[in-house]
Amino acid sequence: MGQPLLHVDDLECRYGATVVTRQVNFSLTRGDLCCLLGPSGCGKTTLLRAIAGFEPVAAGSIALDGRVLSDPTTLVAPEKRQIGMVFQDYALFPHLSIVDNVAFGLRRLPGDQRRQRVDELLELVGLTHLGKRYPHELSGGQQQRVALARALAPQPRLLLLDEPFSNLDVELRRQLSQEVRRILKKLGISAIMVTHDQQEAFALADQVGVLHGGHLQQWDTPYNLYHEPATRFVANFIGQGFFIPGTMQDRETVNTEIGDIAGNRAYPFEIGAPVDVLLRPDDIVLDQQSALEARVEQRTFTGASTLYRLRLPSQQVVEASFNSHHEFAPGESIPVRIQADHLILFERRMEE
Ligand SMILES: Nc1ncnc2c1ncn2[C@@H]1O[C@H](COP(=O)(O)OP(=O)(O)OP(=O)(O)O)[C@@H](O)[C@H]1O
Repeated sequence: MGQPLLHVDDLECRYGATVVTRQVNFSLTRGDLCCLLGPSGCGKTTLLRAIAGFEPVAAGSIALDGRVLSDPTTLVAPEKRQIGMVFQDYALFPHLSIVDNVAFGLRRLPGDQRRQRVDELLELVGLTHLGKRYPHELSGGQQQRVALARALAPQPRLLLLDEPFSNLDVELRRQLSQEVRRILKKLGISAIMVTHDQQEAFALADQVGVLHGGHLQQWDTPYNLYHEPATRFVANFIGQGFFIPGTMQDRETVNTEIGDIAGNRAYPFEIGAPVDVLLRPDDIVLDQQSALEARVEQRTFTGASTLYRLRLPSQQVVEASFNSHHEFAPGESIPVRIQADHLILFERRMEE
């Protein structure tokens, strides 16, 4: 544990003359689970397919356990990489029972060892009682568990999951992401999952890589992606938030239309420089002592909390999340204060 397993170095993938991913760099630590997250068309699947060996690389390299599997002159065949895959559509063999589906990659093992391994895997994914059924007799969630057991059977060095839960409903998706995390952690298997669903990524992954337009914008923990977004794109894509304009008063304080906000570090901007200040819904708190009044424009009850869209006196719109025991009606004015433990500032400029 703790050693790098996979190195992706300055990777570029192309379809014909079109560059789809460029200068992608990351390392996966042995035993870690990571997600590639990004909007449709950003190159996630291409990157995953390149790691699996289904796509050649135009520049850079992919190495597993120190051995180069792909570079512009090398392409180790997918079946020689010891990499397992789980696909969005489960891709089970319809004419084989669940037991035979899981046993498919174990043909070289003697019969009794094969049976024992299949039993272990079915127990691991909680499907021991369904081994004799056929794929069409299972629910989507159960089929995806079979696909996971089948991919794990040959003991891959790395598991790749391509939008594995996207055919399932939201509740099952979250539940299965956590279950898959538990199973992979128990086995110490490293995995990379591709998804465009942030909640799914956060439920499964130790590290998340956010891709945009073929560029890896940030490779970080879910906590840091939310609290310390490295780019404006990541700030917008992860969680909710609004930007308000500000001016640097000193290296740590920004002056805005709603007052001076103290940051939690020295920022790399000149005094007087125009910046945009990221305000998350949890950066705005209720404070009866505050002179800052915000008008409620809209509210969305989400259960434990309620999300309010607020208009500040400067006419800036922000969103705030308050415990749902408080209830404010649209049109009401409420006293608020900015309490940003991680104040994120970006140089003011046009959207990326
Ligand atoms: N076989 C192909 N030939 C040409 N262009 C392709 C091919 N496959 C994908 N592309 C293009 O490459 C870009 C990245 O596609 P990719 O499937 O990697 O994105 P993605 O992030 O996985 O998207 P999604 O979430 O929609 O699956 C897209 O612009 C897509 O149109």
